[in-house]
Amino acid sequence: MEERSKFKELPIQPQGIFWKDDFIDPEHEQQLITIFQNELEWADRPGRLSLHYGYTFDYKTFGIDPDIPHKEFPEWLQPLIPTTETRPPDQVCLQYYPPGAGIPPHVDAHGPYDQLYALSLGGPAVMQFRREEERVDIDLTPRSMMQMAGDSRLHWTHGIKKRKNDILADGTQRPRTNRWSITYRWLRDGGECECGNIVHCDTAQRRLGVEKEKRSVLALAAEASVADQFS
Ligand SMILES: O=C(O)CCC(=O)C(=O)O
Ligand SMILES: [Fe+2]
Repeated sequence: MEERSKFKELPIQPQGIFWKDDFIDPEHEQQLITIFQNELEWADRPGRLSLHYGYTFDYKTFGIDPDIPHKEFPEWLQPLIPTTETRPPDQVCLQYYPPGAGIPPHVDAHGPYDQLYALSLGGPAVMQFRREEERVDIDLTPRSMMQMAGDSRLHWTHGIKKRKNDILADGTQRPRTNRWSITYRWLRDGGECECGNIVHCDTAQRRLGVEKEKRSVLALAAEASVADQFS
């Protein structure tokens, strides 16, 4: 059992990023990359690619797809499951980022999901957290496990820029290389998100009567500071 105390909260804004270096060792990482590159079937298209285990992530509702049956975790995934929650995750997503791929700034939906973790493998990449005008870069180093809780989960967006080089804090450019991440999501079991953030919380937006289709538009609008009109 991975102890909760092995995760350390980063002493930064946003609050709520819990971090563990060396979740696995480099040999284990190499074995996984060999499996990812040789044994898994990836779509044949450029950009970020995803494979799903457990329930399947639904890109229309940002919850789980009720029409796709639960898939058991493959053997290689089992030792990579965080054991710091009371049960295994419901949705696991393996993503491949070739150099130049990214993920747009977003908040993982509050309505369907509660806890959220991400394991980084292969090349490092910089993730940017944003809240209004604030920007905080976090280097996602290989083999690190990150839990996004608290403000980092609910009130800041996170994303990875689509670029072939990251610019580090000291100004140096670091080329991106192949990166994989595994994200773990736990469905909310009972109760709703009560954070009340009308810009980023799909539950708060639903209660306000904002139509489903307009909810992500509201988050985009916030970046342009026009969310006030909904408050
Ligand atoms: O690739 C990562 O580390 C994070 C991906 C992410 O934010 C997501 O899948 O929601
Ligand atoms: Fe995310």
